[in-house]
Amino acid sequence: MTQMPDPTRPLKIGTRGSMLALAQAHETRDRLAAAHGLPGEAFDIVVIKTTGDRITDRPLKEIGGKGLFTREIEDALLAGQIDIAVHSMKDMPTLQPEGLVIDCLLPREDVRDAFVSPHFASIPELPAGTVVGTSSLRRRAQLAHRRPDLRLVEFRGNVQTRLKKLDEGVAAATFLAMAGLSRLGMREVARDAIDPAEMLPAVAQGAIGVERRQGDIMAASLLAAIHHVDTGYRIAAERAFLTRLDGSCQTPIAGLAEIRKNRLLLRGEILRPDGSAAISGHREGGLDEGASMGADLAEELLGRAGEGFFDGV
Ligand SMILES: NCc1[nH]cc(CCC(=O)O)c1CC(=O)O
Repeated sequence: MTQMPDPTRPLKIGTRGSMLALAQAHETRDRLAAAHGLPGEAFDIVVIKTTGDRITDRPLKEIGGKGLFTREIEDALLAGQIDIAVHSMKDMPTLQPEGLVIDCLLPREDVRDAFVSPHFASIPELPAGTVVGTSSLRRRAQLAHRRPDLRLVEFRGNVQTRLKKLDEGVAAATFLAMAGLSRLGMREVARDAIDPAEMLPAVAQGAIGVERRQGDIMAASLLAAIHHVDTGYRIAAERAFLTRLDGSCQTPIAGLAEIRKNRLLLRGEILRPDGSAAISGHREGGLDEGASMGADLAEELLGRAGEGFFDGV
C-alpha cells in the first residue's frame, strides 16, 4: 500500500509567495489531492521569502544569479520545515544540494515567450529606437541579435510589477513567459506568442518541478503518481545541455526539447550577451537519450563558439 500522510499532520508544500508561485503550488496540491483521493486539508502551503524576492532593485546578475529564488526554500526542505517544494524549473540551478532530488515534473505549460505591449502587436512592428524592458540575459541577447536598432532597459519584478511599469511608460514593450500568464489566467495580456523558431525559450521554461528529500519515501511515493513522464524526458535533455554549458545564468542560453513521433528533438542556442553573435544547433534521439544529446549539443556549440565567446561585453 502507498504510504499516506498522517491526517493530523498535513503535508507541507513550500513555495515562494508571488502570485505565480502560489498558482504553481496550488496546482501541485490539486494534482496530489486528486491522484490520492485526499482532501485539500491534507496539505499546507507554506510561503518562504527568498533573497531574490527581498532584493528587487538590482539586476539579478549583480546579486548572484541562479539559486537566488531557491536557496531558502531548499534550506527549509533540508531542515524538515517543509516536506516538498514547488519550483519553476527555469529558475533551478542544474545541481540540487546534497540530500535533495527533483524527480517529479508536472505536465509542461506553453513554452513560448509572450510579447507584451500596450502599443505594438509584435516584434516586427516595433519602430527603430523603441525602448524594450527585459532583464533576462537570453531575451536581451536574442532581441539585440535580431533587432540591434531597439533600446534595451532592465526590467525586474513579478508579472504584475512589470505590467505596471509598461503602463507607466518605463518601456513600450516587454516579454513574459506564456506559461506564467496561463497559470495566472492572463493569457490575453500577450499580444503575440512568439514561435520558438523565432525566439528559442529558456531551458525548462513552462515546467514545474517538485523537490523532496532524497530519503523521504512517503514524499517519493506521493509524487511518483503525478510525475509527467514526457515532460521529464524533455527537461532531462534541456538541463543536460545547460549543465554542460554553464549553470550560472550569466550567459545567454536557450534550449527546447520536444517529442515528435516518439523521438526527442532538442534545439539549442548560445549568444554573445550583446547579441552580436548567435550559434544554434540540434540533436535527435530516443526519448531516454536526452542526457547525452544535451551534453553533445552543448559540446558542439562551444566548439563552434571558440574561446572567449561569452566574454567582454
Ligand atoms: N525568471 C522568472 C520566471 N521563472 C518562471 C517564469 C514563468 C513561468 C515558467 O517559465 O515556467 C518566470 C517569469 C517569466 O519569465 O516571465
